[in-house]
Amino acid sequence: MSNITVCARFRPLSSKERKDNSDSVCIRSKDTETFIFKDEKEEESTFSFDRVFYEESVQADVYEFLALPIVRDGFILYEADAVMGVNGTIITYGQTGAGKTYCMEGPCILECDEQKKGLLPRVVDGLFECISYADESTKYTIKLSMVEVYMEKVRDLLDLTKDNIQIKENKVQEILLSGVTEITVSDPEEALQSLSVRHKVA
Ligand SMILES: Nc1ncnc2c1ncn2[C@@H]1O[C@H](COP(=O)(O)OP(=O)(O)OP(=O)(O)O)[C@@H](O)[C@H]1O
Repeated sequence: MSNITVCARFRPLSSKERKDNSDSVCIRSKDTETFIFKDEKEEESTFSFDRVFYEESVQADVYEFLALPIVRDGFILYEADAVMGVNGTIITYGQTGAGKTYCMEGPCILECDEQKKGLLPRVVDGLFECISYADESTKYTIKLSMVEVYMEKVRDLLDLTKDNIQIKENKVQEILLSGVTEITVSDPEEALQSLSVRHKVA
């Protein structure tokens, strides 16, 4: 099985798009992995992904398929219960207004509608839930950093004076952001509070 999962998600038309009649839906579902796209010349092309989330899909579907395996892989236990954390990355890609922020955050990060909350708050809850099941003798530290990559430059969103963070690799081939701010968080609320601060500084 591949280490990379690629999905497509379609959002519903907005009320403005519906009202203006300016946009029409040009895809048709074939199944949960394949859709058919009809271009302006009415020619059809078929596209397949690991999973296609159609407009009726909900945030929990996306989390369970895409993010939950990554959260769990971070907590794989092996001999002597040492944690063999596997690094994970989730990337959203798409044109402006496609729904990237909605998928990642939902309508907001703090005190969000339970059904609409996005990947970020769900991953945070998932991580702390995994920890709560762990052996009591195991101690965890969770640290949070937040950066923006823009025009080839990495900027620390938790300390805007650090506007050119260097990406480095250490001897054990871990990728590091040199000097990036790390906040230690002890529960989901604290983590989400810190993540939402980014909106005030960015
Ligand atoms: N799956 C969805 N269900 C309902 N509404 C959605 C969905 N996806 C996106 N939207 C809505 O569509 C609008 C645009 O989405 P969003 O802001 O997430 O786009 P974006 O890709 O982050 O855009 P930009 O690149 O401009 O920041 C928002 O009003 C959002 O609430």
